[in-house]
Amino acid sequence: MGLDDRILEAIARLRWGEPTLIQEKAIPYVLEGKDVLAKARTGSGKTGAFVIPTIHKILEWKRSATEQMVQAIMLAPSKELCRQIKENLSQLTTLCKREVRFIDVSPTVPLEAQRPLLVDKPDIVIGTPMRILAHLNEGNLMVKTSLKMLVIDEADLMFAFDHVKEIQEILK
Ligand SMILES: Nc1ncnc2c1ncn2[C@@H]1O[C@H](COP(=O)(O)OP(=O)(O)OP(=O)(O)O)[C@@H](O)[C@H]1O
Repeated sequence: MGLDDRILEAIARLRWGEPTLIQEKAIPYVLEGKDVLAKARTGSGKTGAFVIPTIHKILEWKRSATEQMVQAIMLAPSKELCRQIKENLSQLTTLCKREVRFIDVSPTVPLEAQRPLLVDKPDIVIGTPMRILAHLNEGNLMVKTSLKMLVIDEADLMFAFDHVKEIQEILK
C-alpha cells in the first residue's frame, strides 16, 4: 500500500500480520484522497482502516507544511469510542509521536479544561459531535482553512442517535 515505514514498523510491533479485509479495501481509497463509506462487522479492524491512512497522510502533508494545523477530526458517538480511537492512534504512532499529535476532547472533563490543549493545534482532534461543535463555537478549534479529513466513526449510531444536526453544523 506504500505506507510510511514508521507506520509499518508500528504495525509489525503490534503483530498485525496482514491487513483485515476492510483495511485492505478502504485504506488505498483513503490514501488516494477519496471519500469512503465503509461498513463491516464489529471487531473487523475498522478503526485501523481509517487511523492508518490518516497517519500516513499527515506524515505526507507535514513534509511540506509551514505551520502546525488541525488537519483531521475524528467523530465518535461516545467517550469510550473516542478513547478507543485514541488508543489505536497511540499504538500506531509510537515511531512518529513528534510528527503526529492528537488529542481526545470527548466530554471526560469540562470544556474549559480542554481549551489549552487545542491552542497547540494538534494534527488530529477526536471527540463527540457535541463537544467538537462546542469547541468550534467557542473559537477554541479553528479548522476552516486547515481541515483535510473528517472521520465519522459508527456513522449508523451517529445518525440513529440524532447527531445529524451537530454533524451538519460541524460541516458548515
Ligand atoms: N490487521 C490487523 N491484524 C490483526 N489484528 C488487528 C488488525 N487490525 C486491527 N486488529 C485488532 O482487532 C481488534 C478489533 O479492531 P477494531 O477495534 O478496529 O475493530 P472495529 O471493527 O473498529 O470494531 P468495533 O465495531 O467494535 O468498533 C483490535 O484488538 C485491533 O487491535
